[in-house]
Amino acid sequence: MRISVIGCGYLGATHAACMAELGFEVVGVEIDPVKRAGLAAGKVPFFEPGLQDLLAEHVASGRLRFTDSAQEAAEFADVHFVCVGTPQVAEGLGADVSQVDGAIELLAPHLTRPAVVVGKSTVPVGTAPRLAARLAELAPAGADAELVWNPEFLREGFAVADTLRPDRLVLGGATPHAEELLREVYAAALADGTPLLLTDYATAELVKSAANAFLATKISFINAIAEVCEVVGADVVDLADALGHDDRIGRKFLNAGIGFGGGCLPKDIRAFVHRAGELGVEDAVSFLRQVDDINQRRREHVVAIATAMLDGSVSGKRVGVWGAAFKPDSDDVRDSPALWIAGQLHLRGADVRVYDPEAGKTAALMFPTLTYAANPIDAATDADLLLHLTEWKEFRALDPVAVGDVVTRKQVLDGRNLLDFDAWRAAGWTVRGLGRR
Ligand SMILES: NC(=O)c1ccc[n+]([C@@H]2O[C@H](COP(=O)([O-])OP(=O)(O)OC[C@H]3O[C@@H](n4cnc5c(N)ncnc54)[C@H](O)[C@@H]3O)[C@@H](O)[C@H]2O)c1
Ligand SMILES: O=c1ccn([C@@H]2O[C@H](COP(=O)(O)OP(=O)(O)O[C@H]3O[C@H](CO)[C@@H](O)[C@H](O)[C@H]3O)[C@@H](O)[C@H]2O)c(=O)[nH]1
Repeated sequence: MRISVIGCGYLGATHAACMAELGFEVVGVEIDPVKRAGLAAGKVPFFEPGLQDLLAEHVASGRLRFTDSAQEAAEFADVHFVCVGTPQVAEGLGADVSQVDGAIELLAPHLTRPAVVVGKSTVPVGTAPRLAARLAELAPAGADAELVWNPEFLREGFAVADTLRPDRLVLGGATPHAEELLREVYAAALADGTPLLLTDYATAELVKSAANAFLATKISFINAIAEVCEVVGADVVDLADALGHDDRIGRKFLNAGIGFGGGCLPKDIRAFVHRAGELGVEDAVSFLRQVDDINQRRREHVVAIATAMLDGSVSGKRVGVWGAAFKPDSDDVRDSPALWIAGQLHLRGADVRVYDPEAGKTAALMFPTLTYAANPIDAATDADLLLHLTEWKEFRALDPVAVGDVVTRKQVLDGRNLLDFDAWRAAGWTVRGLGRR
């Protein structure tokens, strides 16, 4: 079976390389010429553990190649995965699905042989039936083209493992023929016991929106509790551990801190609320606005605590920042709380030095006026305050005594509640967490 992947960003590049790893011949379609040239040369244009080796191996073997031509993909493949972006249109608005529409418009007229088109992008509910109708309209007479909705649940930082061994597969609107082809594509995961759920378009689209809404809600829930903990001197980490022992709740996604960011959770909950509004059921999900607000408050809260730790004014103070990516093991800074906080302190007059093991370059593109350090010690040097904002393992391995030797004032604000508070305090540091004693 031959596969095409349309849109080779975080999702598509990973999917394409993983499909090649599974033994399929794959063509990736990417319209961004710089990205495409890099991919064609075997270079992943972003940081994702394990992906670089996989991509390079399969580009070198010829099993994976890249093009800008949807026609080439249409002529080559039996299954086409649509992995293009669905960014937020603008503040307060829903998802921009023009890339998804564009992908169908470019592919469909060239489908001269039976093909299954598989939507993986995250879309507002109701998009798939519209695309299916457009596909039927544009595909030449005789071409037997079907659309399946197969939302993707991979996490950045674990993208390869999540693609090769997903915890579930959801297929919306699959005919028996499309199901058979996709069972072949996902044979390895299915043999490993991955559950396959067959449903309609709307349910498949909604599973994705609901999953991200639930994850965002869980994080904002614990962050709201963290605010209460702070007022009464309770410890949110102990509290989350205790909650997590209840199997009905679970410990995952109960890490209080500076809140969620990235290219998915923030935009997806906003798009969901917006779509619910269009459908006349906004009230049903309006709590997600509060989830979003709680999340935004975290960032502002950190700026306020940092200001208090700097005696009421950040102006002219040196602040060392560890972390810029929205999460560790990624160089993605889309809607990154770490970079937002660093940026705010800078805009208020602080001399901010940021270090991130992988996201320095992407951060500098988005926020060029910040100063970027070459390593964590460089970022901490002469600091009046140190902020731990993205929980890379490398930061937790640093010796607080050695870091203490380079700063001006030994005070640290741990936005991820993950440093060893006892060890840092024993080294003479004033340590603040978020909702932690
Ligand atoms: N990033 C993730 O971890 C992740 C996980 C699950 C789902 N998703 C969803 O997957 C989709 C893609 O997300 P992403 O983070 O990879 O976005 P991205 O912006 O990194 O990648 C999208 C890519 O599609 C390309 N593209 C756009 N139109 C095209 C066309 N007509 N032909 C070929 N290429 C085209 C763009 O140039 C870009 O490289 C979104 O809907 C997102 O919500 C993302
Ligand atoms: O307890 C927690 C867990 C996560 N986060 C933050 O939440 C954000 C998102 O983290 P995560 O969900 O791990 O990363 P993503 O790669 O954005 O993955 C989410 O978004 C993807 C795109 O839709 C989905 O495919 C995934 O299933 C979903 O987890 C990051 O800023 C994390 O720092 C917390 O603050 N506390």
